[in-house]
Amino acid sequence: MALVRLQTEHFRNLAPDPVSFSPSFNLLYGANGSGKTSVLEAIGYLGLGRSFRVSRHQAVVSHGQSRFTVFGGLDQGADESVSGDEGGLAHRLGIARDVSAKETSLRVDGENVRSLSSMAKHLPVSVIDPGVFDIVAGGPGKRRQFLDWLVFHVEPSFASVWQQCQRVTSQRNQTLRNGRIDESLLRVWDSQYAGLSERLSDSRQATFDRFKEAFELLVKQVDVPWTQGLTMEFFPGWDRAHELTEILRNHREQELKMGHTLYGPNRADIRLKFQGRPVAETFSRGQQKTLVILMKIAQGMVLSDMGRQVTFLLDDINAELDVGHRAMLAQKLRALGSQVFITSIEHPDPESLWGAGDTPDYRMFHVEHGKLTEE
Ligand SMILES: Nc1ncnc2c1ncn2[C@@H]1O[C@H](COP(=O)(O)OP(=O)(O)OP(=O)(O)O)[C@@H](O)[C@H]1O
Repeated sequence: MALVRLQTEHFRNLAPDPVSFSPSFNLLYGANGSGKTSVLEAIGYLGLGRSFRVSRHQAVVSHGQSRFTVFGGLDQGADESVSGDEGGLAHRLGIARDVSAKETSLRVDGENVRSLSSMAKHLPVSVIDPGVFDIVAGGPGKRRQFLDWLVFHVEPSFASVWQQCQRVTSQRNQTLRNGRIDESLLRVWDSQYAGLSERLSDSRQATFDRFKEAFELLVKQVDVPWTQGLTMEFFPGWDRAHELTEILRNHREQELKMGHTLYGPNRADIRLKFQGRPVAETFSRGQQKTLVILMKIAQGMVLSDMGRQVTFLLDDINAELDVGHRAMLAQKLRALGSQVFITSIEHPDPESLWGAGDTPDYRMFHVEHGKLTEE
């Protein structure tokens, strides 16, 4: 499915007019500050429930307003089991946030829904912006987020196990911080925590295996010699050859001293190594960027194999990737049948991405003062 209709109200500087997009490529260009990233950010809200660039909803509400709304219409795509409504839309998604009342309302097909996952599962949104390179260069948290996004779209029930595990972890942390050792209470938390951790890690491992397979297939297709010698491995956050409850008991003193949980899914990582050393230490910035792009494409391949279409949001990639890498990305995303939004400051040249006479279906928009005009 692809996002073919978007309408926002009081969202940054965006005009409230509805816009229709291509289920294939959408090229958005405009001057600095015209609103290009805001369009991607609004789309991101429907698939992620939050902004991909700021942590507070407050920042995106238009100045002087207290509530914003984003509405999106999804087409049926290749999924013939889904029938469209009279407007040809397979799903209608809506998110509104009142920042004064601190209330979020979510709607799917005209019904209020409570959980974000009920909305987000319809629109797998993958962002490639200058911040994405932290997946390789940054800490394990970024890589967990990267993996969990895919696990959720492969297996939507993962969201509720993840939330339960977060809740139990924070309760367990509170007990650890209490100072007074209440061994019987800790054992209760240990066993609940270990059960949820096993379930979470099984899901992560299974999805990681699919991801790795897709990644290995991809590197065989692209001409990137340094991918030989690259290894990736999922680390669940503890040594699964041992029971987690046993590890927790054996490290009780250490955890009490630190005041939080040191073993389990919150320590999980995707370990990326080149000739045995972490890629963050050995790869050049350019190699790290290419690796992230390949990893993002591999995620798209996993979902594409399941008949799902990812909506890629490519923000300001001209500043980060050279022509060759941009073209590789554009070709692969085309082959996947993904929906893609690409922003740029200059008027885009589709032929530089796909070659003369071989451009896919695309729509081009000029963005000015928050308003999109199709060309
Ligand atoms: N809450 C808000 N209310 C109203 N306008 C806002 C709000 N937040 C940001 N803006 C303005 O909205 C505009 C859109 O910014 P955006 O980052 O989307 O532009 P852009 O086209 O991606 O620019 P660049 O090419 O510089 O990255 C900016 O001019 C900004 O000042």
